[in-house]
Amino acid sequence: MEQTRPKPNRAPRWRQRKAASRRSELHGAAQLQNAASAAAAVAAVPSPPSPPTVAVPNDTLEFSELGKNGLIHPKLLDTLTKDMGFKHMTPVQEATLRPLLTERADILAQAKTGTGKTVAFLLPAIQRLVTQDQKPGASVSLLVISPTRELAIQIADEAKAMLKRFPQYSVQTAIGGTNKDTEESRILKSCDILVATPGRLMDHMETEGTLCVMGKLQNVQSLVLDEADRLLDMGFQQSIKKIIKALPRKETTNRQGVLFSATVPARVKEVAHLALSQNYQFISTISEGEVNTHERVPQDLVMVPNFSDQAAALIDTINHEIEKVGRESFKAIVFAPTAQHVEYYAEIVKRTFNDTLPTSALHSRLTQSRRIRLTEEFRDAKNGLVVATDVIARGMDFPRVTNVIQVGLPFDKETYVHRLGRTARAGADGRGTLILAEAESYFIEREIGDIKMRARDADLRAREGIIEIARSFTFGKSSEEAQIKVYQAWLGFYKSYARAMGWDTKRLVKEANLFAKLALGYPGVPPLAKRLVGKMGLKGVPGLNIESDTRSKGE
Ligand SMILES: Nc1ncnc2c1ncn2[C@@H]1O[C@H](COP(=O)(O)OP(=O)(O)OP(=O)(O)O)[C@@H](O)[C@H]1O
Repeated sequence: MEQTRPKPNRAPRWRQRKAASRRSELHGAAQLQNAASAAAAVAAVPSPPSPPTVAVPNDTLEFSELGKNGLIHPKLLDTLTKDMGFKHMTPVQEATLRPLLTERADILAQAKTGTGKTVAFLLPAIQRLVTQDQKPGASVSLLVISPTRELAIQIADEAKAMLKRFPQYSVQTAIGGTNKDTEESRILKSCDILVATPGRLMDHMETEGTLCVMGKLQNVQSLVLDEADRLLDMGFQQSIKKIIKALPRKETTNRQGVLFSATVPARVKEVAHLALSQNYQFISTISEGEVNTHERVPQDLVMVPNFSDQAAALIDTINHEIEKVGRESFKAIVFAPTAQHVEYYAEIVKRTFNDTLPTSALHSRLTQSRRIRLTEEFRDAKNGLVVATDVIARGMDFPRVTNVIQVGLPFDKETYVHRLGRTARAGADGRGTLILAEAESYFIEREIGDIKMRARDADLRAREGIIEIARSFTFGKSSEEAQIKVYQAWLGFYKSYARAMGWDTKRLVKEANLFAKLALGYPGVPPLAKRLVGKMGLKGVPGLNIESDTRSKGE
């Protein structure tokens, strides 16, 4: 069994108050009839962090009801109530647990971010595992597919916590960025629950022979697609299809299928049949007409004239938010479009705040071990800031995040909502800020026009200091190389949005060069390798500094 990370006190004790209530780096390459009442929102007053109880509406059923009816094993009930400190079910748990446990229904479930979907899908599958007549470790009973490695690890940790009183069962992960052979031998040795990312699972499936991971997947009783809409996005859809096709037929194993997400766009319903039976139930704890964003999460919109003003607006936003929550409690996630943007903003924040604000950069270009370490550090941190791409936009449960700040265009509305969902989780308070350049303003009207945002003007005086920092970047082999990489990443990212912003390629290059000068302090036009010019479809566009050598390696 993989080493279990000790579970941090995941949420403080909260005072409950009911109120009426109502989701890439990955994108760079690409939401149930209501059985319970709509989710109740709760405001929170933080106090000491243990025991780990979380505000959930107190008009939902208690987990003990499931125990009384013999629907869950007494040891599982003890784990939930005594070890994890849960008493009442969250609305999505109340709505889905009974059909999942009693009818073994196939379910497509939608509930707001941070409302306990993980326990909702793990509990029925674990109940099945611990009551089935099968040698522990012999074959995978629950297969969970997750869009990101970080989320897969988090789900596996939650499953391990739920199996605390059943040490004979093992939970394994199949994720990229780790040694495949070691991973395979761990799974082959003993695995009851496998949490996998689609790409790595496909890799394992392609390994021939009886002693392969596929051999362990011949008796899967429960299949869960978490963050289903993300998984079924371009790129992953084909993998998911192949994975499901490689499993024994659903009818022969009576496998239960569950799809969960905070956002369920039409395309998910179109492909739900891949994993679910024809007569699956659609359960939503978001009432009709509700906006799937925490209405109670105040969201600011900071619009700046130019792209080169965004970093200064970020610094101003951090200062503004620290003033509201206090430096000791300020714990924020800043989302940025590309890995290079992440490095850029992280260094600016670090140096502007002279390391008084613990800051890290998280994106998929880091080694997996570093990604895991940074994720765990941020989960346990009392305060600080992580600048990240969408690798942590979905599902990640970092306790006490007070702020989510998004700089630049989110991929779409779902991305905006899922990113925002990293704060105000399980009844806590939180705030959101979106920082856009005027050219990006179309996003507001076209994508998130129904979300209430408060416009705030930012003080952009930090600009000068930012240029100085950019001239002496430390994240590349040289500051010049770092500047060039950020420029190239900027160009590559905004190339995809040029049409939406009403730009032709000439204007795109002009704006990129302006960004290089005013945001990066680069003297002149940064070079762009010939092959990248072709790749970006910018051949013949005036204003580029094309170089034929291999000095600049692009995004
Ligand atoms: N019944 C419960 N009572 C109290 N806390 C709970 C309960 N169920 C889950 N939690 C806690 O609530 C937090 C959020 O849960 P979880 O991460 O499963 O949310 P989610 O709905 O999957 O969010 P996202 O949409 O972001 O993926 C976790 O810390 C979890 O341990």
